[in-house]
Order: sequence, then structure tokens, then C-alpha cells
Amino acid sequence: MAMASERQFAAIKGAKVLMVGAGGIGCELLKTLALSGFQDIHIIDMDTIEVSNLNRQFLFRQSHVGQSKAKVARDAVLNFRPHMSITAHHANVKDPEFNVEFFKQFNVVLNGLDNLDARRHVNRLCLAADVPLVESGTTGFLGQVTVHVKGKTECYECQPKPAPKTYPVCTITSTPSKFVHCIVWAKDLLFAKLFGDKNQENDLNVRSSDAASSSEHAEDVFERRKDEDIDQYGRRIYDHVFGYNIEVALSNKETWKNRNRPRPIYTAGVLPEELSKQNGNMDTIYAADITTVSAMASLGLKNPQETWTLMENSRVFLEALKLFFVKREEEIGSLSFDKDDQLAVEFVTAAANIRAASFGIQLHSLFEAKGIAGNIVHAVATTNAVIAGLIVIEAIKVLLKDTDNYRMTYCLEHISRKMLLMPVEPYEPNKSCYVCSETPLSLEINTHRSKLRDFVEKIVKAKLGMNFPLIMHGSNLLYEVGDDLDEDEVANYAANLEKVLSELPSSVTGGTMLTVEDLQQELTCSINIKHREEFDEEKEPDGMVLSGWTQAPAAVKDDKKSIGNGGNASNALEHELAEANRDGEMEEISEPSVKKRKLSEVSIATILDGPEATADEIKNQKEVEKLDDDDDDEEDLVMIDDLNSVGNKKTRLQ
Ligand SMILES: Nc1ncnc2c1ncn2[C@@H]1O[C@H](COP(=O)(O)OP(=O)(O)OP(=O)(O)O)[C@@H](O)[C@H]1O
Ligand SMILES: [Zn+2]
Repeated sequence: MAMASERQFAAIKGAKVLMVGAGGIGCELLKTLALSGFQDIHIIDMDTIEVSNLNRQFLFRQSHVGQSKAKVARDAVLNFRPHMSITAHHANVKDPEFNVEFFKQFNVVLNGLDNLDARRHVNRLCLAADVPLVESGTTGFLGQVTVHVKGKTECYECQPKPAPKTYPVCTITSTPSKFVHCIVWAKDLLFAKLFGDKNQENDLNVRSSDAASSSEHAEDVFERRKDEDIDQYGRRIYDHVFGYNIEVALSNKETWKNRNRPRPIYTAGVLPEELSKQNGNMDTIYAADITTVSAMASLGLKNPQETWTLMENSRVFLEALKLFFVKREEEIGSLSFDKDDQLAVEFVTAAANIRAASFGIQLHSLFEAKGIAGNIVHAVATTNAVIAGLIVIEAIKVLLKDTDNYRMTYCLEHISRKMLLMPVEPYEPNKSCYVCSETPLSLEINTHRSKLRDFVEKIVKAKLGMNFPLIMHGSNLLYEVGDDLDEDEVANYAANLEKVLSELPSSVTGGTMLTVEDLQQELTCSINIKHREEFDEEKEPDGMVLSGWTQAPAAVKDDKKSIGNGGNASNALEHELAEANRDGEMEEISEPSVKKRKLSEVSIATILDGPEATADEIKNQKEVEKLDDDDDDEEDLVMIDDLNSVGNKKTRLQ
């Protein structure tokens, strides 16, 4: 970055900044803010430091494992910038203390988060408090920085985000065709059934319509029997899920008409007698630290990048199950899958592989399985550093209210049009966005069948991302949460939750307008109810369809315009992102938001010079550097090698 000007210095010095998230991006960001001269920073992060963070979250050391990220990050930076004011909050940004009043004290909010839920929440608070937000995300080599200023640019939610990838239940429970289906089965069904909450709903026992035989089995097949030792239990589970269940599924001929039939697998067929009895050598395991309990280790399997044979997977399966019962018994019943839990990853890898073998799907290594199960694209520290730099550049523009020069920047994996960093002009607010404008939404729902609870869970919480919702029909309160409710109200709302919409005290039917509010986010939206009888189970699994906020009308228009110009310049980028989006791994990258924008006609050199380039310079440049979609026509593009051509002297490709 070029040296800051006087004006920039003044803005930096006087700014009070809120940084949310002190992980991969956050650590880089805090360092860059400190080195750029920022003086007053608040940090919110709810997590403690884990060993797996240390490779890239460089403010943290081995000795900090288990401590608050926010606090350790603060202390680390105060070591080299002792006069800064840094306030650390070891807390969830969704906690009620971080209300609109709290947000109002800041000049800008910078996000270094890793989930949609928290991002949406911060977006709403920034809108309510009228504080600009610089939002960011990285996935491997890909990254993006976007600027959200109320009334000036689109908000974080103006473009609908891609729904996280889900799979039809029957694909997971009975007809897997890809390895990821086996992983989901192993993790969300089998692991959850064996080691998680026993009372949760679980589709593991759903098999062909043969209810009679399953009824006696279904209930307690996963319970360990009194007279059973742990080896017997493990083998019984194995034979049940990989053998018996597959036999039952095969008995439904219809299912396999056009599919390859799976093969049942039993321990007896896979493991030599003595191995299936006496598995690993548990004496070599140190029981002290659960993170070192490992089936691989006790079986002498060393390389996580090696694909195990069916026999090895079977041994890992039985050994991991046994280790859970012997070494981690107190956790059983409350475990949920965690990609940083070695034993859990071993179990899930083995189970997924055995299932894959049964269905003729290729087996995978633990390393690969872990990536799929944890939805991980391995983090690249450099991407985080680049993104953090871009966040600071945009933050400075925001502080200077340099509106014309705000840019959304995408960091690509491969050079495209001679660029690795793609600057894009921010879009105007989407007038049909329910978050930053007041456009009502529509909901198609069966008002005679869906309960208020379904509406609250599937729409208000899951789709609208509300935390503390309140639902009104006219002036009648139908539902509310909060600490200050009296007993009657609590009972009343609990009763309402179980009623179908049309039978609520104030009947909700086709044509009803509901008002849904979140008091913390200070967000209100109106929902137009439309009654509909039937829903497609596969395509509309929620049994309701929310609409009204889909696409910026402006964006659609723009699209047409760019077709005339030979297509949209961001196609290459779109392709890049789509490629990286295999199996929905890219939760942070809002793919659709990219499609509708035209690339700004600004070169990388300008972006890196950011705040110093004047509007006029950019305008001049616009005239000479036109980015269109014709790949052969590259004469106007600035080359990536030209990064070191400083200032306004821009070299162009000839
Ligand atoms: N609701 C929230 N409130 C406060 N902090 C949050 C919230 N959601 C996420 N975070 C923080 O955002 C940070 C995101 O950092 P990052 O993406 O590097 O994830 P990580 O958990 O550190 O690493 P990884 O997920 O790759 O193991 C985390 O430190 C996490 O605690
Ligand atoms: Zn919006």
C-alpha cells in the first residue's frame, strides 16, 4: 500500500473499529490494522484457540491453546503496539449485549467470520445502527471483500445466498451414488445414532417399506446389550448396518431396477477370525488426553493420505467404536461430529468407506474424507493475508466516505484476464431486499396442515435468520421470545406453536399479512400468506415456499445490457467460483452475487493504490481500459506482472 496521506492518517487515527472474528482472517486483519496506524479496536470472537488454528492464526502459540482468541489476539498485538486501545470480547456476536446501541459507537465494522448466520446478524445490526460494514471470506485460494454502506451499496443480504447443499433423504439412507453420500450417512446418521443424543430424530432405520421386520429391531439395535462385550457389540452393529440393512434394502426389487445392487458386507466375510476378535493394541494408548486417542495409531496405520483396504477400514471401524466406549464413555450420548476430533474422523472415514465398498463407490483416504466431512477446503494463509489487506484498504475508503472508489474485490485461484484480484463496482441496494428495504415477502404454505412451529423453525429462524422473533397478525401477538414474559404468556405461546396456522387464536389463512420482527436486530418484515394444498417432497422439502426477495430487478436489466456487449465480463470469474464450489464447499463465497455485476474498469494497480487514485483518474482510465468478455481481445487489460508499476503510470498489454 502506498504511504497514507494526511487525510487518511487523520481518519485512521480517529476511527473506532469493530472486528468480528479473530480466526484466520481476523489475525491477519488485526495485525494489518495495527501496522496501518489504527488506534482503537474492539474484537469479538466466541472461540478458544485450537491446535489446528496454529498453522495460520499466527498471533497464537501452542501455549495459548484453550484460551480466548479475542484476548490472546489483543495481547499479542499489544506486545508490539503497546499504546493501542484494544478491547477483547470473548463472546458470541449474537449475544444481546451487542445491540444496536453497541454497534453505533463504531465508525466501521470489519467481519472475519466463517458462517452465514453470524454474517447475516452483523449485517442487520450494521444496517440498524447505520454503520458501514466491510465483509470478507476465503476458501482456499479464493477470497472476497465486499463493502456494505446503508443506502449506498447493497447490503450483505441483497443477493440471496446459495442454500447449503443438502441431499434427498433416500439418497443418503438407501441409494448413495457418490462418496459424499456415504460420508453424510456415516456422519449425520450412524455417528449421530451411536454417539449422539439418543432422542434425536434419525432416519437410520428408515429402509424399504418393510415395517414388520424393522419394528422389533428398530428400537434398540443400537443399544449395547447387558451380556455383550464391546467387541461383540461392535461386530453386531457392523453386521447390522453393512449387512442386514443392505439385505433388507435389496428385498425391495423396485429400487434396484435401474441401479447397481449393493452387496451386503459382514465382519465374518471381511475379517479373519482372530482379527475380528482381537483388534488393536489399546495398551499403547495414553488415556490422559482424548485428542490422542486414535484407532489408526493403535492399529499401526500411519499415513492419513493412504486409502485403506476394506479390511483395514473394517478394523478401524471396530477399533474406533471400541475406543469411544472404552476411553470416552462419558461423552457418549452428547457427541456431535467435529472435524477436529481425530477418533470421530477415523470412525466416519471407515464407516463411509465400508458403505462405499458395498455400493461399488470408490474408497477414499482419511485426509480426503475429513475434507468432505468437515466441508473443508484447506485454508491458505496467504489468501487470508491478501484479503485482510484489502479489508483495510476498503475500511480506509469508507472512513473517508470515498464512495465512488468503493470496490468489491475477488481473489481468484487462477489468473483470469491477467488478473488474480478482480475489482468490481459495488451494486446499488436491491429494492426488493427484505433486510434493507421494506418489501413484503410471500409465503406459500398449507395453512390447514403446517403448525406455527414449522413456520417459526423453517422460515423465521432458518430462512430469515432471526434470533429473538416476535410474530404478529394485525395487533394480535401470536408468538414471542424473551426473558421478561410472564407464565401465562409463555404457556400461551407454547400452545400456539403446536396449532396449525388456520386454527390460531387469530386465524392465519390465505391473504393474511403477518408481521415478523426481531427486536435485537431491529428488523421487521411483512409476510403475505398464500394457502397452497400440495408441495413436492423432493423439491420443496420444507412444505412451504418463501418468495418475493430473489433478484435485484436492476441486476436483471443489467444482464440484458451486457448480452449486447457480448456477454458478462464476470463469466470467467463465475466459472472459477463454480469450479471451486464442488459439493457446496464454498459457504463464504456468495457465488450468485458475482454473476450479475459488471467488472469495474479499474486495474489492479489502481486498487492497490486504492485511496490515492482520484475519481478523475479512474474515469480517464475507464475510457482506455475497457473490459469486455471477448477473451481474445486482451489489448486493454493490465497485466498482473505490472503490479510493481507504481502510481498512475499504468502499463498496458499490447
Ligand atoms: N457468532 C459468532 N460470534 C463470534 N465469533 C464468531 C461467531 N461465528 C464465528 N466466529 C469466529 O469467527 C472466526 C472464523 O475464523 P476461521 O474462519 O479462521 O475459523 P476457525 O474456526 O478459526 O478455523 P477452522 O474453522 O478453519 O478450523 C472463528 O474464530 C470463530 O470463533
Ligand atoms: Zn439488502
